[in-house]
Amino acid sequence: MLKLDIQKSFINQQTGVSRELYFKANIDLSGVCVIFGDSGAGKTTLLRCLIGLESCVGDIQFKQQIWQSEQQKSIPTEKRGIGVVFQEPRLFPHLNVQQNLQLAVNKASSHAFTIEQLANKLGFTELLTHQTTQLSGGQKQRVAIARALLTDPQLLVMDEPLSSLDQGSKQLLLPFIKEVSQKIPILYITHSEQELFYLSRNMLLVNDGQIEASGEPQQLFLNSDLSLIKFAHQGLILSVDVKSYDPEEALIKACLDSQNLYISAETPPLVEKIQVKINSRDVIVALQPIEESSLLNCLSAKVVGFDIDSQKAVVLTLQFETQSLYAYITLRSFNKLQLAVGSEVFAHVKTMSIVN
Ligand SMILES: Nc1ncnc2c1ncn2[C@@H]1O[C@H](COP(=O)(O)OP(=O)(O)OP(=O)(O)O)[C@@H](O)[C@H]1O
Repeated sequence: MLKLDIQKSFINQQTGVSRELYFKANIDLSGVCVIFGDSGAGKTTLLRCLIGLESCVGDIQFKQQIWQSEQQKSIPTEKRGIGVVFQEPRLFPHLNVQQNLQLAVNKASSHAFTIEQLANKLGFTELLTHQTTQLSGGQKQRVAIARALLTDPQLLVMDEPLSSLDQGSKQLLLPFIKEVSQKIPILYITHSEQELFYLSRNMLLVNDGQIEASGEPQQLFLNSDLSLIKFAHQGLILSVDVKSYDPEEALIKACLDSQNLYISAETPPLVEKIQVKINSRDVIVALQPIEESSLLNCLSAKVVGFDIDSQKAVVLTLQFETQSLYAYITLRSFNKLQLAVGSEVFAHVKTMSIVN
């Protein structure tokens, strides 16, 4: 468990206006805990305070270790046993890859990984003798992740580590990060919903300099009392079970709760449970199944809530057995169909994208 109760204030030098941030949470340290929130919400400040790179007032306790308290002087960053990966890799430009990594090995008292193991796993063995200035952004970030792990951390902290990387690097690194999280707890900042849902069952929602909520991402995305709702209303990620794959038609047949769902995919899925994102605007709502159309997916659902937005559009919350979906329709359609909480409808899904 990571317990924190800290305050940080910044004074804007130009305007003299102060900005107060206050973070209080008990964070479960199993797997990945994703820190999610709008730009400027305070995510990086929270991590920097935890690491000890930013001074703050209050208490921080990691497992049985007091990192900072009112009574006790703050433990310096290097004594906290934290591996850190930032958005930019921050490698030493005058050293080659092997030498950069060796510095981390020299600092660690024990070694859960070797340079060779990580280089092999992250696919940069042939780059060990290269200067870091010759590497691409994705290659540098793989080295930076290996470097953080070679310090033998008890906690890994990652601040948007994949945000500037190409899709190929993300596909290599995401499963690796998930695998690492089974051994080392990870705090992970991201703006990407895909990364959030792929990596974690546990998220901290940071809003306006505070921790607004914590818990299971799907639950938080459905909570209309949270600031996240503006974002969530654009679409939700659902978990589905893969039943089969038809290479002729490039279609996955999957199950959403007990209903069939067809998903276009060029290659067969590698896992039995996948997550798909369904944008609210790609859902067509009808009182009866639409026959003889190109729509492949027709799901029976119940309206369990609705919000009318400032543009006079309606976001319906549609409930299946255990999961929910948002559908964005016009107020005219809402009135025409005489929808209300409790209405039984058919949700026709035009397109969806696979998250993992
Ligand atoms: N050194 C600083 N001096 C003054 N204000 C700061 C400083 N660092 C951060 N802030 C302010 O603290 C608030 C939180 O910033 P922070 O970088 O933690 O947000 P964030 O959620 O990480 O944003 P982003 O997702 O854009 O990186 C912002 O209002 C920011 O302007």
